[in-house]
Amino acid sequence: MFLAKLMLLGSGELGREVAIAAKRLGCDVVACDRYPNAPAMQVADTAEVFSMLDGAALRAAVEKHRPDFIVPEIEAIDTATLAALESGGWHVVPTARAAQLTMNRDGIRRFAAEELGLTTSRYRFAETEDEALAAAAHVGLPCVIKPVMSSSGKGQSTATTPNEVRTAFAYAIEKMRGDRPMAIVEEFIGFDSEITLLTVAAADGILFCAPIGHRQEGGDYRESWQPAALAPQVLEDAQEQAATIVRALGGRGLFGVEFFIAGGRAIFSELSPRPHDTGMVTLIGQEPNEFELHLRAILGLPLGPIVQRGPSASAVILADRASGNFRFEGVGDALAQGTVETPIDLRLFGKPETLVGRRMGVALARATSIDAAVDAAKAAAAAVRIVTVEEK
Ligand SMILES: Nc1ncnc2c1ncn2[C@@H]1O[C@H](COP(=O)(O)OP(=O)(O)OP(=O)(O)O)[C@@H](O)[C@H]1O
Ligand SMILES: NCC(=O)N[C@@H]1O[C@H](COP(=O)([O-])[O-])[C@@H](O)[C@H]1O
Ligand SMILES: [Mg+2]
Repeated sequence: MFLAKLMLLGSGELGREVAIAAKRLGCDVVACDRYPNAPAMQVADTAEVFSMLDGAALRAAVEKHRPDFIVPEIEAIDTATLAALESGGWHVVPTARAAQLTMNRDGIRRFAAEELGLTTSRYRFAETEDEALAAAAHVGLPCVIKPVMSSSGKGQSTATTPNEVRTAFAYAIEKMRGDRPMAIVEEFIGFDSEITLLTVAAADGILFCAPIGHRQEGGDYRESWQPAALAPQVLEDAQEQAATIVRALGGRGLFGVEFFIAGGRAIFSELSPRPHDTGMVTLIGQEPNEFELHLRAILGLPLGPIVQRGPSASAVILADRASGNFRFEGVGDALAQGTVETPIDLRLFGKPETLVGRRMGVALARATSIDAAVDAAKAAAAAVRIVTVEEK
């Protein structure tokens, strides 16, 4: 009856779009996350609530539902269990090794720089304050310090003095996820721009989407746009590096490969072996979008041509307060900004709770130039407000 059964490990906004794509192709979807009614659960056939770091619960869910594909959606997963499941014949997307290497920054950075020879910033790892100071002396100041296990900029800061290195290291350890108190100390790259190169490993080979530019604040993205302007030789360099690492990781699926562009060079930063948040711009600017590409690659289907439909942008809608009882206002105002030249769309993720800075939605725009698309997406995002519903 179903084309295939997918189990999503993590059910946020990215998984929700994968689930929608999967439902459109007649798949059966089991959505898992640490809390009930997570975004992807609202569109899936079945949901399971457990921590993805709980290996026993993860194995139990897999054995209960017997999915054709186990699809990691977040980074923090018990990857030892994923590896054991893969050895037992279950299919992990793209591979358990890819999930294992990318969950920890030391894994993917060492693999990229030391095994594959990709261009990266200078870096060292530190487990103590003294090691952090020595690492900073090695890579130079200013430097960026991040927990090895974290995402969306959590626990990340930039240090310009040895004293700040101490504070930044303590902050990284305080905010880390998981059980490895280790930080990466990285050379600060004064980049000209940064991009995500969506790279798909599919039955018909390795294909690239048009590069996506993005602006980050506090380590989390605010706006993304596609296509990002890049000199042809820089794009070629990034594509070669992306193909090298995606091939080496193996398996099928879409990868978000992040680069800093500085002085005409593409400097590899990190990679997600799954759809990337900045790639939400493809929901308005590209066919198939990144979620559909991920799904087709997983299922072994041809990708067909990837068509970029012109200057497009996304801008995030963040909550400014913590609340379990809230509603959105201004959705009509945002959509009313759309015109024939500049279509506007929204995705409101349906997260049941807000937190300060939590991403609750995204505004999407297409226009006649990148600047116009970014401005339109920002204006639409700004029109949407999250208000607390007063208790009666
Ligand atoms: N070495 C660096 N030099 C300059 N800027 C940096 C450096 N490392 C990180 N940044 C900035 O911080 C952002 C987030 O860093 P990174 O991608 O490593 O973190 P993350 O927590 O994995 O984020 P996400 O999960 O959203 O991709 C980068 O996109 C970049 O803007
Ligand atoms: N950069 C990684 C990323 O964008 N991940 C996306 O955010 C969700 C968690 O959101 P939450 O923290 O608001 O629950 C994840 O489930 C995934 O969709
Ligand atoms: Mg990143």
